Amino acid sequence: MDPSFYASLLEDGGSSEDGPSTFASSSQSGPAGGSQEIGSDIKTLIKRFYQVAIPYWYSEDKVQARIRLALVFTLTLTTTGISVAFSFLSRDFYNALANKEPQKFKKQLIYYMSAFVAGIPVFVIRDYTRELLAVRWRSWMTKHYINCYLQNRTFYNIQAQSLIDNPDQRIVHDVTSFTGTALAFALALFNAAVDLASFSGILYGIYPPLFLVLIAYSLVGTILSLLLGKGLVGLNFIQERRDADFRYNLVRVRENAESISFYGGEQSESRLLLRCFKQSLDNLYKLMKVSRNLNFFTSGYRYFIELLPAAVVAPLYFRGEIDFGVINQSFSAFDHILGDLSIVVFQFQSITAFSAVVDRLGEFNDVLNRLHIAHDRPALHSAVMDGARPKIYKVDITDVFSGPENQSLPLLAIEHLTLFTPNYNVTLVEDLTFVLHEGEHLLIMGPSGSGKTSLIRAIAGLWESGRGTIKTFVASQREDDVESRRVYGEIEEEPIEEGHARKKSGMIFFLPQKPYMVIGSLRQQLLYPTWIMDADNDAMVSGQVSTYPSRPLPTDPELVDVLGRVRLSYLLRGYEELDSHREWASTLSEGEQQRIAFARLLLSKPKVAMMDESTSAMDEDNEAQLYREIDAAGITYISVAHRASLKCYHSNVLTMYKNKDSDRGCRWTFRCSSDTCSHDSMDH
Ligand SMILES: Nc1ncnc2c1ncn2[C@@H]1O[C@H](COP(=O)(O)OP(=O)(O)OP(=O)(O)O)[C@@H](O)[C@H]1O
Repeated sequence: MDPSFYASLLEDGGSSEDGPSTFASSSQSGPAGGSQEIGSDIKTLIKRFYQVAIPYWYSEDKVQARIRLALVFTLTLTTTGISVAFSFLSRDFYNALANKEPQKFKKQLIYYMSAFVAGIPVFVIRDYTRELLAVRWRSWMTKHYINCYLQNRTFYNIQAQSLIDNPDQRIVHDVTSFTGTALAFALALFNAAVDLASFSGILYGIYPPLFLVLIAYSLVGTILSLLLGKGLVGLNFIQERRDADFRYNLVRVRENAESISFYGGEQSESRLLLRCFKQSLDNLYKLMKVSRNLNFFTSGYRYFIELLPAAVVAPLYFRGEIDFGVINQSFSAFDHILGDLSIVVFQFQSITAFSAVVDRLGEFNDVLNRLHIAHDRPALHSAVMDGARPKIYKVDITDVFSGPENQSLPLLAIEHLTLFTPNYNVTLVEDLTFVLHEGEHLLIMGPSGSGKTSLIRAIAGLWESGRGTIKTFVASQREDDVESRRVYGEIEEEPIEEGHARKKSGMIFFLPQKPYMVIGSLRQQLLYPTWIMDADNDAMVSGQVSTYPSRPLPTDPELVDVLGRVRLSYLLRGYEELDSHREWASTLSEGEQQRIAFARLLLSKPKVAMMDESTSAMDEDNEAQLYREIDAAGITYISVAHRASLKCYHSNVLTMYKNKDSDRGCRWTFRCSSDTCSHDSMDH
């Protein structure tokens, strides 16, 4: 991702062209501080509605979707026809009553009741079919957004760069609300149009001026309600966000229950939650006020005109120009047309709530698209992607190491890497170059905040804010031919853009600073992320991070064995089986969770392991055991750590020094861990 991308997000927040948007951290405490604080203008809303709504109707489900939509529209048309038929049946029914014709009255009553029995199910089926379609649409959109959100580490970038607030609420609540309401509105509009066409003829036929007055009345009403309820769009938008923030803060308390209890932070959390709730309530009060004012108008608007048809049509009846039933029919036609023409007035609050949903989903959509475009743009790794490939590597490596040429296989090369924080505010590392060969274990040390984890992030492809090249090498065909691996130049080397390296080769396995436990059984903990649970059944299958070469699914004895090697066999004793479920994240100690991470590493057997303070919570004895195990497994590892005692497990040390006087990148040195190979050092 380049600086211009970030700047473009800062400029418009992925939102409207003219609406103010704040990407600076907001007062809200949602999962991301960014995103706009008010709703967008009408042009942006329409554009966003189109962008969010259209893809489904061109998706792989388009045939079903369109057939079902056509069915819903047909049923809607049928229900309008039934309403018109009812209006005529009702006219004849009341005429028979007024004319005291018992025979005719009985006949009309039977017709009327039969029409009810035949007609009502059509209304029910129409609603059911519409809801089914909404669920289908929702399910497609949910899958689509989840895929986009989890693709190319979009979820990570959104969080790390505070691009938008509460993406989870957008995927769950906003998608549900969008699909249901969009369909309901589309049908309401269609219904109103057909209804208007059907009943206009009737009312116009009874008394044309009444029809014209009604049109003028609805037009003025619509304009006034737009003016009175103008603020509702923005207020609904803010309400959505504040409610989501409040929910998110409650989830944070649940997730950090133990830490909060240790700190005794209940009071602080309670104040924070109540503050969040108050912000939501404050906005709700404003929203209620505007709604109340609008309601005064809407109610007056509806009832003021109620008696008009009677006042206008009654004299015609008294003069004998129309039958009694026609009065009733004119009431019904008037009511229908009023509803059709006043759809904006009567539905104004729902429309504004829907606008907020469209706006938030559209904003999410924009950010997802921009992140995907940015991902496809080569940045940090462009030299690898564009340059002539294998030939240059030997030269580079000899340049870096002026000492005796290392004959072992290179696994990772970093060339002239300058790394920034994602917002490009701070330079973390400047012009870093080193090569890691097979069997050379590297320890990265340095003061807190100097950029050690950030370097790992860059190698993992999480951060792309920088210059330089990161190369990973895969000896793809001669994995087992030890002799040929020694002969440099005969190896088939394949530099890969790192972002894809893990997916393609699985040669690098990352152990993050914070242990992560998945929800599931002990087996799932151990197999993650190389093997994952199949979505359709309970079988374990290869995950996205497949190892190179791909490894068969470990057997139960292998899982038991690996637990022994990381000294966690006692977990099985207490829980009998590998398939026992437990709240692993809150019941295992941090050191135990770190050992589970090593068990995953040993099962995956990658070529390289990158471990970020991954033994920080362990005693030295366990730490030594784990380093022995991964060394014996033939894994080349890079560790980030503070403890000097770890030097003995590594052949090289990269030390970062934070520049005191400026925000310029770290100074760094690269040495053999025994500190004897001074020729390998580079000072900046
Ligand atoms: N998403 C981010 N946006 C902006 N700055 C960030 C971000 N993540 C980290 N930083 C900053 O980058 C600097 C380097 O962070 P990093 O985590 O790499 O440090 P570290 O050397 O691993 O520290 P420690 O030893 O404490 O783990 C820190 O000053 C940190 O505040």
